[in-house]
Amino acid sequence: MPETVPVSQLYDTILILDFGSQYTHLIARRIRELGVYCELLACTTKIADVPFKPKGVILSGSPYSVYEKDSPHVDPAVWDLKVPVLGICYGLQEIAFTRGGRVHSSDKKEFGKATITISGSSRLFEGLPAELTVWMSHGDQVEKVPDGFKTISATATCPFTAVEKPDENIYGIQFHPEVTHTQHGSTVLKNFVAGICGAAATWTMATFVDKEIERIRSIVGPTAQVIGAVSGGVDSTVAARIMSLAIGDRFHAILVDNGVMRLNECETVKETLQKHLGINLAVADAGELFLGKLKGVTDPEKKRKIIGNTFIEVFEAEAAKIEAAVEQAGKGKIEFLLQGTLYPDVIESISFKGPSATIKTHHNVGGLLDDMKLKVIEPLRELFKDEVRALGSILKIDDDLVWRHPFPGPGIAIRVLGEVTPSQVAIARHADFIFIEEIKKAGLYRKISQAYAALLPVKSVGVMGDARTYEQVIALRAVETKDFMTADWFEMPYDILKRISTRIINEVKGVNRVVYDVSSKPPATIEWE
Ligand SMILES: Nc1ncnc2c1ncn2[C@@H]1O[C@H](COP(=O)(O)OP(=O)(O)OP(=O)(O)O)[C@@H](O)[C@H]1O
Ligand SMILES: O=c1[nH]c(=O)c2[nH+]cn([C@@H]3O[C@H](COP(=O)(O)O)[C@@H](O)[C@H]3O)c2[nH]1
Ligand SMILES: NC(=O)CC[C@H](N)C(=O)O
Ligand SMILES: [Mg+2]
Repeated sequence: MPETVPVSQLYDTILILDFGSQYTHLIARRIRELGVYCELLACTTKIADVPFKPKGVILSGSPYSVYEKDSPHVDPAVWDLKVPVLGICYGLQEIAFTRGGRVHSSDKKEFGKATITISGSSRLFEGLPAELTVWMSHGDQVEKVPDGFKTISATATCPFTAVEKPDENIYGIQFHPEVTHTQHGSTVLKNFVAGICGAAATWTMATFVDKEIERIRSIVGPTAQVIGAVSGGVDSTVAARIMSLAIGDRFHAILVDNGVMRLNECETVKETLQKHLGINLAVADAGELFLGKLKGVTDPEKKRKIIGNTFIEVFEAEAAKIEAAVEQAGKGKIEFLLQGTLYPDVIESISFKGPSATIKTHHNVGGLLDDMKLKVIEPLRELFKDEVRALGSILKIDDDLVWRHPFPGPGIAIRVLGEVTPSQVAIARHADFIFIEEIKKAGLYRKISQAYAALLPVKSVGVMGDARTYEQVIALRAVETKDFMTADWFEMPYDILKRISTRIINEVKGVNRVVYDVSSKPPATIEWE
């Protein structure tokens, strides 16, 4: 395989060393928003193993205390890089500790808002007022700064909230510039990455597209073929589009119709991907197979397992068909499997796990890799979801698709509580369709992170047209969330709820009652199963 250049070598890159703070990924988000590329690596990474020359280094916060026996420490080779270093919270304490200063556990802890007073004229605080409201989260304090360092800000209880050694471009701050509660936090980061490190703000999705297409071409080479599962969700669609731009019909997309997609979804996805985006797509019509296997099953975990396993079975059968056709036509072998992995998944797997780290994931196609012996290709691996959306727009993918709410792999099967039968799926689908249509009409779709209708396996009594009814209940769920790990229920205006409920009861046969879910996550989850 030809040598390929990692993204970090194509852009000025800031290296973030993660010591296990809950906020490290936010540092990366903020820097990317400034148009500067950055990558996060675990604090235990040896500088010699970093695959690029960073323009600057940021040391993150941490649940540890620097003076404890088993605390993580930065590779001292970081100082030989001779590039600017910024320590945030634990990062500041680490700079003090490793360069001859002193850090201790203070009886004056600071959690939440604090006011810092800036002294002198540091490049880090250029253009900022002399007083700033910042967000703090620390119990330890620097009590003596190393030689050659000077203090550039303090609070009433913490004398060293910011220090610098300008001749070596080393900076440390006790507060968190990456959280939105810190006033001018982005300016502080900008002063560091653009001003002090001199990193160019060239990281835009427009520049990424061409470089990524080139990169894919060099990875895949002139003849190899690539397969990939696409769902019609934004991640797999953007990944598929970029593949097809790079290698044309040597990319083979497979959409599995599992019988539990949204109303008309397979047709729409097929139309959009095949016709409008020119993606070489095969649809595996497996609805009956899935629903057959789900017959009589009511346990949510069993349903998920059956769907996951059947998905792999169908995908592999479809891939074998494509392989046979490719062989017959004398084309190159299928060597790669496309995956829509995003940067948060990567961060999750490489970040330094402090004592408090617990993260949840969902995988749909993980089981494919072991048997298939294909190399994985992940064009979105460096991107956050909003960057994927921006990329989608640049690739001329419809707004409707770019902003589509996420849809779980097991689909409506985990939204029909209890046994999944074709008639139950039809009811849930129809109600869901009305719900989403009305949210869109009301201009609320983009404000809501995810919305759907669930069909409950209970019946209640009602009266319609003077007659008694005994029918099922639809539960409407709409949530607002940034990362889907926690979520608030959406405060849906009453008039819209009224319209939706009337339409569902009037139009969906088998439903005589609609309820709205007012549970946040935690303690509930977004899906009902
Ligand atoms: N019905 C399906 N047919 C083919 N592949 C699927 C199907 N459902 C899920 N997948 C695969 O599982 C992957 C993960 O699904 P996931 O829902 O996390 O991402 P997505 O559908 O691409 O985007 P989104 O998060 O916006 O829904 C998809 O990228 C796709 O490769
Ligand atoms: O691709 C997926 N495969 C799954 O098995 C799966 N289960 C839940 N979800 C989606 O994950 C987010 C969080 O859902 P929960 O709060 O219900 O865990 C929400 O966005 C859910 O829709 C899944 N996505
Ligand atoms: N948020 C942090 O980085 C905290 C650092 C250290 N654990 C302290 O309490 O001071
Ligand atoms: Mg999806």
